[in-house]
Amino acid sequence: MAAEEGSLKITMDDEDVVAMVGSAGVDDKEMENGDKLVTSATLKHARDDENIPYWKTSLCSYFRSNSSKCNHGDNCRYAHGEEELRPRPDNTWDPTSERVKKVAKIECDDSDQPLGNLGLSDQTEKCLIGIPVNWDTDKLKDFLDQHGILYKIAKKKKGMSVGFLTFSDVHQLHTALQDLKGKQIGGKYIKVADSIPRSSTNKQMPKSSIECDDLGKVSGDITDDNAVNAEGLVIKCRNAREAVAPLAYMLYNEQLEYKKKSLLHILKKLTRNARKACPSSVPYPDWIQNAREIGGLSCELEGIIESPLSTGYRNKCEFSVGYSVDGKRTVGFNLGNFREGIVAVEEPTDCPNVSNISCQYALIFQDFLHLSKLPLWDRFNNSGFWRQFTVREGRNPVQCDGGERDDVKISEVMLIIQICSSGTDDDVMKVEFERLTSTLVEKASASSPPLPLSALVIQDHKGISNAASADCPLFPLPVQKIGNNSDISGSPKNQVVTEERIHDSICNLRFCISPTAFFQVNTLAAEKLYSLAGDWARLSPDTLLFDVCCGTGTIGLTLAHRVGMVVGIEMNSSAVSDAFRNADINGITNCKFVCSKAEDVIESLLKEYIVNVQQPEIPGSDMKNPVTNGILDSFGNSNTIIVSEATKVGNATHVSETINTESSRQQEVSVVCDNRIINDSASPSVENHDKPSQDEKDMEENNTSMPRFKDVVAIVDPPRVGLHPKVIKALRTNPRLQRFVYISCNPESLMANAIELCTPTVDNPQKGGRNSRGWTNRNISSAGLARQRSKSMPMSKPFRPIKAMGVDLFPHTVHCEMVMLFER
Ligand SMILES: C[S@@+](CC[C@H](N)C(=O)[O-])C[C@H]1O[C@@H](n2cnc3c(N)ncnc32)[C@H](O)[C@@H]1O
Repeated sequence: MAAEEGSLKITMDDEDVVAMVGSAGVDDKEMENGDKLVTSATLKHARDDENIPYWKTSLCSYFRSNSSKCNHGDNCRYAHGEEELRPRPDNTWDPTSERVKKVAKIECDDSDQPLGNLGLSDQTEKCLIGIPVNWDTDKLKDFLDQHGILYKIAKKKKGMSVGFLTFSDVHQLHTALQDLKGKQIGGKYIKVADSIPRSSTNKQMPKSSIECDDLGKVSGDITDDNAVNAEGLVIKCRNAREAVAPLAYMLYNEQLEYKKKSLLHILKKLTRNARKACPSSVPYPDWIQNAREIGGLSCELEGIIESPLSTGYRNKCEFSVGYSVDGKRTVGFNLGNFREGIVAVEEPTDCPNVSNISCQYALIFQDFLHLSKLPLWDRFNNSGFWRQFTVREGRNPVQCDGGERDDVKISEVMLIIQICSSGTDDDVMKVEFERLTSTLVEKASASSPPLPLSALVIQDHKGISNAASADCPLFPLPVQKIGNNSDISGSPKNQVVTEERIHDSICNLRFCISPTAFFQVNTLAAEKLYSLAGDWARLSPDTLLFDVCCGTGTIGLTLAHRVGMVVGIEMNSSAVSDAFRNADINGITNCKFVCSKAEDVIESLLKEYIVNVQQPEIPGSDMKNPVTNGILDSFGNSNTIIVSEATKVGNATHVSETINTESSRQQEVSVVCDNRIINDSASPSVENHDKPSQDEKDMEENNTSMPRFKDVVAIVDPPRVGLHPKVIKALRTNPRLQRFVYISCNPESLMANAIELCTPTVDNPQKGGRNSRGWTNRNISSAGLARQRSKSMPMSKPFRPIKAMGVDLFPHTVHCEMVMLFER
């Protein structure tokens, strides 16, 4: 249920104490930072500000379920018996009289951040309100006065005013909120929407590791509306199914409709924000002017492509390891958010997105843990041994024999067991790993049919959060190979092997996947995604394709046969190694991969390749294969740059291979790019955007003898956070790039990036511009930040959103991929 402008939704949470102390603008990362007093963003504020008189302690989840003390002992940070509002020293607040139970959030129409958060106590009916400091509190006061709402603005500090509103009863709160509906304060329309303690929408979702699609990093912007029942009451996830498949209660068609609405909402939001970002001295671009004709959308949404498989589609499941509500060692999914004190884990029963094989392995590992003497990871004390269990599956190429596509066979499985070796004796670990290996192998082969097992990898992670970095140490354990089908390595069955990778098939190509490399979790839906992106990119043999954030090379490699050449950019070195291998395995020779953060190299690479790139190697020629020449850096430093290229210059073959480290990056990139790097100081002007810029003329003059690709296209597929501003700037200011396709697993960040890509620039940027407001960066939304950034974008022709499409890679969850074509 996305909040409609002007609509009213009141959230009541009868289960959790919610102390709203003005949480707008809290950075999630702040909470992650080794913060052992795990609470909520609101509490973070409370600790920061000595003048806030209390903090909140939630009920221990174990206690809640069992009515007895948990096994965390005295170290448990959570309350046993009653949730508490603990007083700060020297305060006048009476903690025992306050229970804040009902909350709502007030939003301003042009901001994603709440204008204020309201929390209502169940005993005194006092309400707390947090107001961003730059907002005119006097106007709010006037408004509240008019409506007979009692309040007291208590504090104005650190970007936040904290106040207390007093209602005589719940009815008065409801009436006040109704009155707020659709009203203007300070020239801004306000809206009241669902809220739970966090103002940041991406913490409102039930978070579970199954949603970790990008190297374990999770965030989401679509409110988990399944957590809100028909009366608008927030309910907690009560089982694993609700935690990882919150839309499973809907028919699949209804899920698609729900996702379509979210995407339409994003397209409208883009129009609104881009309109505000437009400098007042230039007319609105056509696409904004025409938006009214299509219901305010920035472009048409062509539809949503459904997933070929809607059950058991996930090829990767990250299971939590912890205690069930009954106190049993369990491998499954967290029932809620750790920040809210929920640590109970439940078996993956009845989770339609989880595959059978993953469930079976989770159970096998769970049985193993029941007999293990080593402790499970304790997130309260940050100690323990067993942390997480990941199952990754690979399929054989799909047999198109007319049968159902879900008949595809899983031929390879990699199990990744995350541990923390700190404080555990090496010999003890050795014995435990031997027992682990033999248990997994025996039980997998005793299953009917036997479960494939190709690779078993230990990840030794000593950090606090479960999300390990890509360079976290990995140790493959030897396993006796089992499985129905021979794998790509051709290893005979029953042979003991030590594998570090598995293989999957996509668009009839084989892909090698390292433990930490990203691979789309829904392989069959990813095929649809890639071919849509290829179609929209209008590829041809004359196309030079940039695959930005290329992972294991899937997009570029699956489209390589349709283009002249592919240049992939990816920061995870294991994924880049995989990409080289994948080109090799599939005999593809027109792809090059660069291992670096895109923001560090994109500008140089665009200029370098657009000017200099040669027609690719003709199969059968004597040119060296870029893959076999590639320097493969397994598990190397993620900042390493690997460039391997084989190009023909005139009649000569030029092969360069470079490995760069962080410290030498810029210099070495220059070496790779040689003297062909173009000085980037001059930016094309808006007036000249249809004519070749000086840059372009220089390029042409310097390179007249070189054959070039007529067409340059990018397909970008960034992580949830979206593209780095430098990447946006590079795409926008390179005049040769006239179109690109954006694939996004987080439409909110796509929307924010699109604001910068599509807003006109002016020669002499104005400070402020239309509807500017003086948000500090701390409180600003991603859209607001993008609007600000767009003001300093160098003069360049803006892109236009042409069309958008949803691709449902994640049935039963609120997530959806969004694909958008931009042109200029
Ligand atoms: C959503 S995945 C897409 C991967 C690939 N296109 C695919 O479909 O399998 C995003 C990828 O971007 C990579 N990545 C994240 N931040 C990056 C950055 N700053 N520069 C380059 N790659 C990045 C991640 O390692 C991940 O492989």
